[in-house]
Amino acid sequence: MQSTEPVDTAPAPVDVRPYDALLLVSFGGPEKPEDVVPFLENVTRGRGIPRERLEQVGEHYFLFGGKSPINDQCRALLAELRSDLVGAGIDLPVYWGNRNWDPYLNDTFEQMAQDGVTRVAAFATSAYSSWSSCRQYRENLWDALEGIGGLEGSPLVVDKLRHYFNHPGFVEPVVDGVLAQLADLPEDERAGAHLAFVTHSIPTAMNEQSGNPEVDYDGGGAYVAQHRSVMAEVVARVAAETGVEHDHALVYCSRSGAPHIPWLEPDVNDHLEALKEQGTTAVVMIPVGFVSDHMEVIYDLDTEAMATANELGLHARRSATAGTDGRFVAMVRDLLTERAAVERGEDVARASVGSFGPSWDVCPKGCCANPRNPRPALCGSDPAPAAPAGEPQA
Ligand SMILES: CC1=C(CCC(=O)O)c2cc3nc(cc4[nH]c(cc5[nH]c(cc1n2)c(C)c5CCC(=O)O)c(CCC(=O)O)c4C)C(CCC(=O)O)=C3C
Ligand SMILES: [Fe+2]
Repeated sequence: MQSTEPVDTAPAPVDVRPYDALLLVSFGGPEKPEDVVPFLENVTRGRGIPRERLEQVGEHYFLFGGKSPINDQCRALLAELRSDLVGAGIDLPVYWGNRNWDPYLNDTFEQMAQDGVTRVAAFATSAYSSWSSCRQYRENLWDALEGIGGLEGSPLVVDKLRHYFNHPGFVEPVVDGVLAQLADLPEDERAGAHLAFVTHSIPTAMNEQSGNPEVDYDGGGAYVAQHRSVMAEVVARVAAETGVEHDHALVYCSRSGAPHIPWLEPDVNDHLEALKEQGTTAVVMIPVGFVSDHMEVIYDLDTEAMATANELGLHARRSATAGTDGRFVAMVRDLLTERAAVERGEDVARASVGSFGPSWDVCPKGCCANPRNPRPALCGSDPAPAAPAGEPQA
């Protein structure tokens, strides 16, 4: 019988060998008020964050009932990922593990081991290079694998999917979000609107160590350079739609740490003041450093920076994060099938936009090092440490 069905209702099976699982790796966040302090202790263990800052950040969570939005966002992404894979004819279990809260990566690794998973592709909810945004994830993957007695001759192999800050599936939803907020501004202020690209501040030293140490990222680090590249791409794409090349800047939120340690600046609130002084009347804040509406977005931007803008009399809007946009969900599948082909030794097209080209699959030697506290990490080219982690080296 001749079929008249559209082809996309019966997708051909897609080859994801050698993978038998996909793993969503995220930061984790508290679910209820009693979780807040232990969560903060998990995050900041050994990091020397001043007590005062921790109390402040605790208050941000309490303002939202002690519940971070991040876990529900992961659940929503998981549901979309699962149905996207099924829709594409890919029969692959999808696991979820967090670095700092339940479901902990350690427990997820136990489950994967029990289920007989042998090779898993890991997708992190963090798009850029740096110790905080990449290597720390890899260190925690190491810890989790070690926790199930893995590592040397391990039956479970973990591959972290490449950075996607410059993948069209991440950038396109950001562009649409900016266009939507520009359209929402008063018409006479639209063309003059400033685009403030906001990301998480990190210590300037962490930025300088970020990325491949063999590459000169304009004298700085990959973290800032990658953000600048995304910003340039978004500004150009917005200009192509609106005919206006908007004034723009990369600014930062969520500074932490001791006051004497330099972190990336300017802070978004100081930036808004500077905009006001230079006569700007409208601004779109673009949380380009975040893949969904994390606490940093709903507190630092929607609550604190919006209040600053209101006080200054600036018309401010905040554009959407990628979240569960269909293009972002499909990007995860694209990264998975791309890497699977690479691991099978096949040639494959790798999507990317802007100046950088597709990122590496395996982090280079010394990538995003944290010289003050070197720790073993999975999914990179650094030699495994001679002694087990934590034991003094001879
Ligand atoms: C670059 C970066 C990202 C983006 C990449 C990525 O997404 O990974 C990110 C994400 C996140 N950070 C988060 C939460 C926190 N981060 C903290 C502390 C810190 N973050 C740092 C950097 C980053 N963080 C740094 C350099 C510190 C100082 C301590 C240290 O040097 O390690 C602290 C302690 C309090 C404080 O110090 O502010 C908290 C509670 C949450 C959950 C939010 C939610 O609940 O929705 C998310 C997604
Ligand atoms: Fe953070």
